[in-house]
Amino acid sequence: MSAKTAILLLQMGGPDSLDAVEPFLLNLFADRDIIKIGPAFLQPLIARFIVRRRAPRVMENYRQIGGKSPLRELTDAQAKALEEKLGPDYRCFVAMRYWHPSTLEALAAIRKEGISRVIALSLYPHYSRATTGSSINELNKVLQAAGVQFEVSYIDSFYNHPLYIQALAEKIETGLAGFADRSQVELLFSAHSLPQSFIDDGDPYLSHIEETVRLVMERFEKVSYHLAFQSRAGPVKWLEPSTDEMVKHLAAHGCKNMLMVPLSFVSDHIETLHEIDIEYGSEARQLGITDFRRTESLNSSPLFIECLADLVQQEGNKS
Ligand SMILES: C=CC1=C(C)c2cc3[nH]c(cc4nc(cc5[nH]c(cc1n2)c(C)c5CCC(=O)O)C(CCC(=O)O)=C4C)c(C)c3C=C
Ligand SMILES: [Fe+2]
Ligand SMILES: [Fe+2]
Repeated sequence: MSAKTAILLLQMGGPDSLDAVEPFLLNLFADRDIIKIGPAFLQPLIARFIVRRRAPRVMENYRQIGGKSPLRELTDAQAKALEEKLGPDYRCFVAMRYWHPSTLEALAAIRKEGISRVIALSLYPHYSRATTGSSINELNKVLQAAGVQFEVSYIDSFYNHPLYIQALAEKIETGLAGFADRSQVELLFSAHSLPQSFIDDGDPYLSHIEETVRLVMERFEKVSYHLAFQSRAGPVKWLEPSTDEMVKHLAAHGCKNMLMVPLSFVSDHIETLHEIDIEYGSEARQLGITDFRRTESLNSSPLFIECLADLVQQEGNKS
């Protein structure tokens, strides 16, 4: 057995080709942690029906951003940077919830290296049952089924970690510096939406998001800011206001300069590269927002990698 510790980075995953879009969506819509559709035994069937209708539009979106999700490469780069930062006592692995490498594939790779201690580190800063909760459930299911003895601990959120806040603030500062007059900029935080029913059932996601925004904005003076929610994916009540409505509202009130700040995901993916850059960008310009920009995603920002390393070291010091 190796004395090293494995860091298992939990992420959603995304299709790595246009052919992968349908099976990726099927995995997602079959997961009752993220969406419950009908009784459990019918969900795979209903998921198939939903995906058949949704896939052509989603495939076109992926085609427009280069034919695949960049999440695999970006997460691998984060894993590599984190491993370098942590040094020889640690090895980093990636487990994607709805695509490859799957949780099973990641655990097999850890076992092959003879490592028995695992720290599962969610790459979603804000805890939700739909995201981190689902990845941890999947990890526990696979661990049980495999019958292998790993010593596992979990880092399930970091929405208020000072280095995460600093990394976001750094991207905002860079974004603001691109405008001619920063006092004329509306900052719009755009978090991934979630059905309101999750919050009503006690999910801390919304309060985590609000705390991140509060802590980031403590670092800025005289900047006007707003919070809205993007990427709803079904006919129930989702968190409000939607990013779309907020862009319209701010444009109607004369906003000409907007800096959109994606929250909830730390890497570029379909919702930054397509939904924000292409969809909201063109809508904003049509509505008279002449200078529309987005902050860079954290990806492998040195401050963000430092944040992940600190989370791991704090967890390591507990045992
Ligand atoms: C079905 C309901 C969905 C909920 C609830 C949801 C919550 C949620 N998602 C993210 C982050 C990501 N979502 C991504 C893709 C994606 N999400 C949904 C649906 C729900 N998400 C779908 C159907 C898809 C696929 C794309 C599409 O069909 O529109 C991704 C990965 C994208 C990629 O680059 O491939 C991420 C990341 C969060 C943070 C969240 C709630 C907190
Ligand atoms: Fe989404
Ligand atoms: Fe999503």
